[in-house]
Amino acid sequence: MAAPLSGGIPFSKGHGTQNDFVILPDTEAQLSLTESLVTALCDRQQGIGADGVLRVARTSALIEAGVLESAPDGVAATDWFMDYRNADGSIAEMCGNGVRVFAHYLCASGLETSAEFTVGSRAGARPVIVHSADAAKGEVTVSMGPVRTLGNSVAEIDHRKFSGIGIDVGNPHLACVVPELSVDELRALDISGPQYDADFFPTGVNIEIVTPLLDGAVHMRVHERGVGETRSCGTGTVAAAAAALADVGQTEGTVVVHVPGGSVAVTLDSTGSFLRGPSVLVGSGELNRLWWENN
Ligand SMILES: N[C@@H](CCC[C@H](N)C(=O)O)C(=O)O
Repeated sequence: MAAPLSGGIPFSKGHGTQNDFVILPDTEAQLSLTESLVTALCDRQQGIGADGVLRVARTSALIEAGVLESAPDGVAATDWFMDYRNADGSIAEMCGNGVRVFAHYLCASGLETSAEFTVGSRAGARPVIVHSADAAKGEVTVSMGPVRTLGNSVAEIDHRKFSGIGIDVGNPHLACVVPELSVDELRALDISGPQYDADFFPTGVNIEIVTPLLDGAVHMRVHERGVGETRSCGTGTVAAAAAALADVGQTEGTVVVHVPGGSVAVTLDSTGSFLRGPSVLVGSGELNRLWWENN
């Protein structure tokens, strides 16, 4: 039998409604996570393949390693911190599906023993409730914080103009609820190369195309900043729910958001926003240390 490779860098792979991540347990923040490494890891031919990377570390360790300047608002030095990177190596403030997978991973791996704790992100503290977490499946609610509307803007997609609401959920979104858009029409759109107003969104934007609210539910597709089209975006579902509610003159309520990779429930109330949905841990392994060093 072939001898197993050893001494590698441990990783896991997981997804939340098929928004997939390479998870790097690095509690003491010792890994040097460069842009080129993240790109290589996320590459579906040359690497593991994912929409993003979730480094699992303590906030204090990331500060000590110089990855964070200080703890973001509401985040304690002892909190777990989701150091999130997009597939193109860029850093984003928040990832809603990522927080669910991150919390599931912590519980399933035994790193966290409580079912309610706070996950730090660059957008601030994100308290979670882990409803269930076995080795493969989890169900998590994330307190997603305030939803700030930024005004109206327009995107051009598939030779059509889409009006939407700029929404800040810690990261920037343009959520476009399209009157009378059917699920089949949504499915047929080519959302690969959206144009947006770079003066309105100077740091880029995630763009959601959304069907109008019907029986408490919407369908959504998303083009993510730093990734491209993904099969789900948690922060995007919160923006989509807020825009769909605004479209019918409401600011609060629960909306089921169907995305190509599954469904989640988003609740908006006077205290903030909440995202409930599944998480899947696919497997774990070791990255070849030489491969890491060469990237
Ligand atoms: N998939 C994420 C969002 C990840 C960050 C985004 N691409 C950005 O650059 O803002 C989610 O589930 O929220």
